[in-house]
Amino acid sequence: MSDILNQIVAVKREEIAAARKKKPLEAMRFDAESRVLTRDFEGALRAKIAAGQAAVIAEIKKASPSKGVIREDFIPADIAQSYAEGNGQVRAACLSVLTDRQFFQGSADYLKQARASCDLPVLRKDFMVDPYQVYEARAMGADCILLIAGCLDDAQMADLEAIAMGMNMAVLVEVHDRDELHRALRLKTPLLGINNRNLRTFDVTLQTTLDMLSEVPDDRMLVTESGILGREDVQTMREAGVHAFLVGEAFMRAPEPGLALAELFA
Ligand SMILES: O=P(O)(O)OC[C@@H](O)[C@@H](O)c1c[nH]c2ccccc12
Repeated sequence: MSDILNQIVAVKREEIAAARKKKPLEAMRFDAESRVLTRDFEGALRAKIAAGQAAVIAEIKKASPSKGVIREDFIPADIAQSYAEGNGQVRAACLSVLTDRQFFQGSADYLKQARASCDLPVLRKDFMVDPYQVYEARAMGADCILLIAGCLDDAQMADLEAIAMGMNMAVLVEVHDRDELHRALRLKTPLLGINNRNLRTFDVTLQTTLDMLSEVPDDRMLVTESGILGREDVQTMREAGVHAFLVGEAFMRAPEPGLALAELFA
């Protein structure tokens, strides 16, 4: 049986074909390009780091293929507000909202609701394989897209990046091994995510970030992704010089996600 990443990508291609029948590419592109204002995703991360704080991309995720339902009481607008508020002093820099329905129980509506309820820049967390999805991301209000190197070739990555940047969106490119890292470094975007979770096996180890750290040039902003659960994880990363984090589960399991964020990054 093929692995989960391949399965997800196969479903994406079907979803895109169906979506294009409802709204053709040109119409989606028009909607995307009619939205002029993006929130500065990269700037929000840099501002936190410049202030000596961790830059946290706080995720809104109901479920995942590896964990099933993570949070029952799931109201994206409330969660977004909680993240934006933190404990007053420590709060999120940006949001990440899962929009994949089939595997993560996400939706475009969740992204819209989350973004409308606060002023944080928002990443559309999905599996991008086609320009259509980049226009769709902007049309739904996203300020940043994720490109997963593991499901894209070099030409696709460059193409999707160019479309996003053409609409003033930020691009977070995600890698899991050295080969992907070196491919990702050919892109223009400074935002480089190292996913500690292997999307094919679901194994998680923070060692993934630590092992590749020395190969990330200074002009990139490294974001460590997944598996950050405790304060010792944060400390390990910050001591290693990693100051940007993408965290989901640890917050989603807490009654008040923004307070959990403030505690984890206090
Ligand atoms: O819930 P965690 O372990 O804190 O992880 C968050 C985020 O990194 C994870 O959801 C993620 C990282 N890359 C992805 C790609 C697709 C879907 C999900 C992800």
